Amino acid sequence: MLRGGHGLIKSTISGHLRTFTQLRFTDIRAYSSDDKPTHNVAILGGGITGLACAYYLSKELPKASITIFEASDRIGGWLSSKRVPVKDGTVLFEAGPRTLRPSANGVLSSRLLQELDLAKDAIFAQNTSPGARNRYVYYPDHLVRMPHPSFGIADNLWSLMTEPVFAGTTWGIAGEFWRDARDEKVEDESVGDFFSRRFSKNTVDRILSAVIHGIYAGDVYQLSAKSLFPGLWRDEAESGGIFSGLIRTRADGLEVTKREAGYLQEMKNYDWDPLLKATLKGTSVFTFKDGLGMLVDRLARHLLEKGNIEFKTSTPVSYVRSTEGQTGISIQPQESEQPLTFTHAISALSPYHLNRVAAQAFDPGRSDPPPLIPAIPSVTVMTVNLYYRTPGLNPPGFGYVIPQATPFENNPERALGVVFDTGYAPSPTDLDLKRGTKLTVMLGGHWWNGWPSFPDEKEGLALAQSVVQRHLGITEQPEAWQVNMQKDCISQYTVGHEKKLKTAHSNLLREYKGRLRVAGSWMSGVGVNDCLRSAWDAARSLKEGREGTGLEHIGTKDYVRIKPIRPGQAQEK
Ligand SMILES: C=Cc1c2[nH]c(c1C)Cc1[nH]c(c(CCC(=O)O)c1C)Cc1[nH]c(c(C)c1CCC(=O)O)Cc1[nH]c(c(C)c1C=C)C2
Repeated sequence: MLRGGHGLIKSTISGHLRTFTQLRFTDIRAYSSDDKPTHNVAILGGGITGLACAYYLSKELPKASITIFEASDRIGGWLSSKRVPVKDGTVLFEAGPRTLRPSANGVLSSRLLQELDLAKDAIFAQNTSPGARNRYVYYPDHLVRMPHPSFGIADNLWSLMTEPVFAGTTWGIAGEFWRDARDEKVEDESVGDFFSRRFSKNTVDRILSAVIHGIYAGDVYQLSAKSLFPGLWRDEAESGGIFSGLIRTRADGLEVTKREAGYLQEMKNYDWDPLLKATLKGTSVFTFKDGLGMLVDRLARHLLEKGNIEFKTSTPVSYVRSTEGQTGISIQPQESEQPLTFTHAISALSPYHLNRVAAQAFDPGRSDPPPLIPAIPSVTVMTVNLYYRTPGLNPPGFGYVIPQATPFENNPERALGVVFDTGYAPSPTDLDLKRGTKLTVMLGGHWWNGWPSFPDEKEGLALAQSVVQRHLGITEQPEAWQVNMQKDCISQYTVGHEKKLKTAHSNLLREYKGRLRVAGSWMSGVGVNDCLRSAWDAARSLKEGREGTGLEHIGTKDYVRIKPIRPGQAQEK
């Protein structure tokens, strides 16, 4: 079989738009009959999820032929690292996510350190570093350091008793054990309502809403408790409350789905490099010398070296259809005369974009076809990177988040939080940090919902400077800065999210009979690690030949208990 292509990959490394000429697919590849691809898979979207889908597919099905369609001229999606010039060199700015956690779904990104030979370029922030320990909340008009065991009982108690941010929290938490469980008819509830019932409204408005800002940039009274805190949601139903659930878990072991138990077992059996394993054990988060963009870069290189993967950048797709008899998938790239046929496809697109290409497929005549995926809202975040010549302008730590309860006059810019970029990359090799102070101000999120237009670059910079002046007393002009508008970057799992995913699953199965799977940040977690996990799941279910969609696990109730290990007891294999 002959195969050729024309994709040209561009990737931003070290701030320069570099073209990998060696990545041109002008070569034509010949397969012997033994090498014939077992599967011919299209991947829609060249962000981190799409690349990870290709990576895991190529591991699970080494003979598969894979084509990645990406509408824009660059790959990597929200991951975007750039070096910008300053007087004596460059500083690294991250527009989107900047660190990865090694635990839970993060075992997958940790494995990539080994598999892509990235460990030597990684910067590991230890659990004991100020970045891991010092986390602040801005309420009502100053930074409050959140309690941590390492600060000692006296320090933590004093803070709990004197800081208004904790008002009502101690009693709210103490009373949780005695509160009634919810009515069993309630199918879902907002995170805010759930924790207001279990703890106290003050705790939600002053602390939890800040944590939720730092992850979802969302409104705590809109997001779903069932989807964001599935374990606690179930603990209330089955054990009567959160603490009762904790007690039960300590006695009987943690309850997880069979699918999760399978994942955990597989991660446990991994053949780790001993040095990397030891390093990861004490690691809170890690990143790379040239930012998370290095992960994208290395993944793309690895895929291209494999040879049976084709990148089609600058190639938007018009539709994704089942072929006659539903034995394959037909994809029509825009500006191409003929549709291309594949055995399977994995969509790493947002629900909005997938609905657009799918709508043409199953009801081409209608102007308002029913959506394949029920509408899942998202929020826009503006990130503003600032670099100051003077070092140490922020207290040591990870940064701070601003809760919904902070009075308007103390946060008129509607900031969500500020990251102290020194906190997670305190490596002496990072020259940026020896010289100055690097911060990222996060603006918008749910505060901007319904706004007809968003601030432009100039306004964004002014807002960010105003935030750091009021909250941190920084009046210096930044030597370098970058404003990044991340439109619709974080999916919002609002109340009823699980139901939407179940509808999406049955629609996908009906329309595509297991030929089209989905992956991405809108289903089982919004982080980079969660995207890797959804890609890993999609590739494995495709290999196993199941008639899947990538959403079959949603709402499953096949739980197993993982026994707690007691001192002196050997762990079961
Ligand atoms: C673009 C802004 C983002 C905000 N949240 C996320 C992004 C990409 C996604 C996200 N952030 C965190 C998690 C939890 C998992 C984890 O790795 O810890 C997720 C899914 C935690 C987090 N929040 C901030 C940082 C630096 C991190 C660590 C992970 C990362 O590098 O993104 C800071 C922060 N993020 C947002 C705000 C408003 C904020 C405030 C200080 C929104």
